[in-house]
Amino acid sequence: MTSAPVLRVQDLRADVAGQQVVEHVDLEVTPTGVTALLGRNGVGKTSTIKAVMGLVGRSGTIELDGQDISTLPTYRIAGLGVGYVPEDREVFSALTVSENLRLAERRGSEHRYDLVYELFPELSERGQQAAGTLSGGQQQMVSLARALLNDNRVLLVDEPTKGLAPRLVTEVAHALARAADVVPVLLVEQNLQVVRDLASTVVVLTDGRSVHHGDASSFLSDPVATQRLLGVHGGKDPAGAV
Ligand SMILES: Nc1ncnc2c1ncn2[C@@H]1O[C@H](COP(=O)(O)OP(=O)(O)OP(=O)(O)O)[C@@H](O)[C@H]1O
Repeated sequence: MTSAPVLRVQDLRADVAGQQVVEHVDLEVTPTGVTALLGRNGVGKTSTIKAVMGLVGRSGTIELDGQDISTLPTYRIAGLGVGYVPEDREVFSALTVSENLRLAERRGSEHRYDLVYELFPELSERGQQAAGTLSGGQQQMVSLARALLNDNRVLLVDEPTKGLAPRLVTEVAHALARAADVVPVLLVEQNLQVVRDLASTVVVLTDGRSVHHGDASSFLSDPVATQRLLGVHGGKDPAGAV
């Protein structure tokens, strides 16, 4: 069994709105399970993910299964199997759930409707409903389902539980755990309980730089490190939120 990272990023720099918001990020996504990308608000987590997808100007090394993707346009990166679940979900409101899924089908990929409907039976029941009339949690499911539908090598998932009611947080976390059995996930997540439940490895950013990379449970059980890097006591925070 190989333990080579599926995604390897070195000395990543990225510009957003004319400012360098990612200054030096190194990270590796393990070939199985969930790698969490953590940090306080505004440290550059979303920009890091967008840089990997080629959605913002970037430099540095970005390798997918050892292949350099750092200069490829977004559609090529997606075509090579990098699935992206953006923070704001970006479902097509006027289209039905089924149409949203159909539009996500990538040519040349297997389409895993069985997996998607097993994970999210509600999406099958609501196939003919306009996506804009779904709740936030249901829209998140559509967004995740679109990425899971294709035979991706890795998923980049940005704050999937943000703004969701606790029951839906549990549901989305459960779906992510199942998804991570099929495809490795790089997860930006503020809810530390979700990170604790899902992630094997964490990468922590501060001011556009990666400053910690290591075992998730060791990091989260270190109150000094979590306080210094996230502003919370990871070990004991009752709400689990950063
Ligand atoms: N469109 C934009 N225009 C101007 N500044 C931006 C824009 N997008 C991001 N930034 C700035 O870039 C920096 C990094 O933002 P980014 O969203 O990557 O951080 P983040 O760690 O994901 O934050 P959060 O946890 O709040 O989502 C922040 O200072 C942010 O204000």
